[in-house]
Amino acid sequence: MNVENTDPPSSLRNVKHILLILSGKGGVGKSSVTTQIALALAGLGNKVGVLDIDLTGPSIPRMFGLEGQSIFQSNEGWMPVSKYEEGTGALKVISLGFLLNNRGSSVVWRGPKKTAMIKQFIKDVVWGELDYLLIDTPPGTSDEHISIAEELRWAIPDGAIIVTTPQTVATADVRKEINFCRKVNFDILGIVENMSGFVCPHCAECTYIFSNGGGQKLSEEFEIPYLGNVPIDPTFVELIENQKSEETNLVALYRSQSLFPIFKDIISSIQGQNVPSRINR
Ligand SMILES: Nc1ncnc2c1ncn2[C@@H]1O[C@H](COP(=O)(O)OP(=O)(O)OP(=O)(O)O)[C@@H](O)[C@H]1O
Ligand code: SF4
Repeated sequence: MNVENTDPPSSLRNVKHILLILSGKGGVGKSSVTTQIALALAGLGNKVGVLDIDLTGPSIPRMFGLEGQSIFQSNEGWMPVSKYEEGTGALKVISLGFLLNNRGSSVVWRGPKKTAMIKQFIKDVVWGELDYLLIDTPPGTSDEHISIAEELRWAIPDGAIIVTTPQTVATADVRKEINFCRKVNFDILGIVENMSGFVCPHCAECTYIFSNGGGQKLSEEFEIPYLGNVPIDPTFVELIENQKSEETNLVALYRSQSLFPIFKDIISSIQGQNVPSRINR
């Protein structure tokens, strides 16, 4: 008889919270939002892991200034790339980008190979103790999403954060993403509207280039919490472009920037939902 194993993977045994970051469409800033939630959480003293399962376009190593680094295999499993930042919580990162030899290269894999890779990322990474594991997913509802839903079935994540932009709020893609979460039993922690207005660097006036309020309306329509809106802020792009991986304390720099208070509020809204630690569930 084939008895199904219902234990969560041992690699996630000491991970208190698992959050998935999803978006219906590409380019809405899902990886940027993942990075900023991670930096803000680390800046608040949490131990944070980031798992990038965007296998065809892994951008997470670049966002943390970790391009060119590699993950290595110990007897226990894959060791994530660790970014120790003095005076802050720890940051550990896993991405297929660390396994590709050439910067900027990507893979063209069929479903079964992607599934096998995601299985390894969930089962074989030595995360150790983490307060939060953030999982950055590809856009849409692809093979990677189906695989992660399957792999996390018994790991019981806290839920998903859906990232949208004011223009994509009205599209079918966001609705598809919400329906996907409901089908695979991922709780939805809320919606973040990214690139919602541009804050003038001279006068701090916010101009809503693409309309606003769509994310809020969507959250009301689907009865999903609204976590907040993030303006277009060139300082975040500069931070990513100008960091030198060895010397820059990215978390400390991020803490001094205008987006930090916005992400602190987003984190408060998530924590306000009081999802118990997985370790006590
Ligand atoms: N709030 C923001 N302010 C300024 N630039 C932003 C903001 N959010 C995202 N960007 C920029 O937009 C571009 C796309 O962002 P990102 O790579 O995070 O999107 P994505 O949804 O993860 O894309 P993909 O579909 O490739 O997974 C990046 O160059 C990023 O720096
Ligand atoms: S006041 Fe208006 S025009 Fe002047 S810098 Fe600010 S947004 Fe731009």
